Amino acid sequence: MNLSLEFKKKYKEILSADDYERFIESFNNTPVSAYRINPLKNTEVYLKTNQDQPIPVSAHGFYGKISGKSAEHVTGLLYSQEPAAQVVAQMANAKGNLKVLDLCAAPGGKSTQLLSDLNNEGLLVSNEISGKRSKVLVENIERFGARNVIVLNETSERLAQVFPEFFDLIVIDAPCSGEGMFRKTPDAMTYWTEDYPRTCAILQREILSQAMKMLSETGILIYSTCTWSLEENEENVRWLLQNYPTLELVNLPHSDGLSEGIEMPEAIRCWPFSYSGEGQFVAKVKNHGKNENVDTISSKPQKKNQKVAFNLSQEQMKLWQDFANKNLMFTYEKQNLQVFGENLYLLPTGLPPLKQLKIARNGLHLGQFKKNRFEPSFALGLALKPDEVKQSLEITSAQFKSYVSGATFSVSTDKKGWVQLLIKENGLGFAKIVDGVVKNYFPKGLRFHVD
Ligand SMILES: C[S@@+](CC[C@H](N)C(=O)[O-])C[C@H]1O[C@@H](n2cnc3c(N)ncnc32)[C@H](O)[C@@H]1O
Repeated sequence: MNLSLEFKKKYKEILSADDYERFIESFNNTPVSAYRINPLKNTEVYLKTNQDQPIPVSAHGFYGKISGKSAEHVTGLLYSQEPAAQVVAQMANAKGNLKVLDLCAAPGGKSTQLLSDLNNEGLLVSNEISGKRSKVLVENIERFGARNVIVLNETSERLAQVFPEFFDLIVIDAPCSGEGMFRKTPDAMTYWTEDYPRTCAILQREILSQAMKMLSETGILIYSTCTWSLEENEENVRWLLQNYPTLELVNLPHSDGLSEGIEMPEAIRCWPFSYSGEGQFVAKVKNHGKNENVDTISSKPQKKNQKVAFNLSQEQMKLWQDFANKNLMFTYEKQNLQVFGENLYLLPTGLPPLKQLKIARNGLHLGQFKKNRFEPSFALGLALKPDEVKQSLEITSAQFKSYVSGATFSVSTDKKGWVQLLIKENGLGFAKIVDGVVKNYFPKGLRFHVD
């Protein structure tokens, strides 16, 4: 791999002679592939035959490659993510009824991992500034099947207006110079210059300042990058601690090849010569009180305990209830239902009104009101477990291949109407059976051919 002289010089100064040599050599090795299994889905069938090695520092991680066309990927059972990236959300330890913000979230690696740990409790606000990338984020979150997440497409400044001191946990997986991705995505090298890390560090400090406005008085903030530069990592963390004296650096574990930060033993560095993965930096800070350096938010702060108003018409409520009674084993709390246009969503609890914000996914999409009927969404059929629906149908691999390409297929069953399709006991959306034919409801934009 052709690394620039400036890049090599930089790391020759930082690393010991031995480590430097191993560092440069590591660029000739193949990038390490890995994935995580989604504990919100049925994992039993997969784990029975899985031979892949677990990643010691990641609760749901395994080494190995998965195909984007596999049933496991399409049903959201597996998420492809290299091993160093899995360290970030693992260190967040997101358990219980927390309000969590993933500020730079697309394509969704950290958000989906946070959702695994939240286990459908609490709230995740998953935000991505780029409109295009936020669409991919929505797809990945939808596949994951969690119910306690909304996706926003916003700047951190605008978020800070709506969520002052709101979050118990904020993850900032910051845009960075991407040095840790050189091996996996060599294109990242083409826009690297000696000054690039410094430029990125300025943007990262702006993002951190906005995040600090949203961190609760006892909140935790995880700061990570996929680069090795000091400017973007330890120097930024030191700047944060100096400017916000109520923050305290938390000691992170350093087992299984995870290294300490440079003159910052509490932080984690993933070096490819020591940890089996790409590059990553992670630091964790805890807040202890009100920070005077958090600027006053210019617009009116949200009133506490403001609730989103219930907005379904009587007719819509009836259509949804009819569908739920006929097809589901339960129904959702009325106050969490929200209608936008013709679409019905299940909003997570505990959110302030989001009127000013660009919403990419307003909670779990339940379906659409059509003339005198309710049609369930693909997302709902992905999210539900088989024991939550009245009718399901396990399909074969051959039927899976034909269904994802948009085809219909015949089945010998006396089931009719809406059924949740299952492959290896995980949902592949709802489909309608009419006269023994499974009609195709796989979204047009997601269809593909499997050889
Ligand atoms: C390292 S990537 C995030 C990867 C993601 N956390 C994951 O695990 O899949 C950084 C993200 O920050 C976003 N970003 C770029 N500029 C930003 C800004 N000024 N404020 C917030 N996010 C920004 C990028 O669009 C990108 O999606």
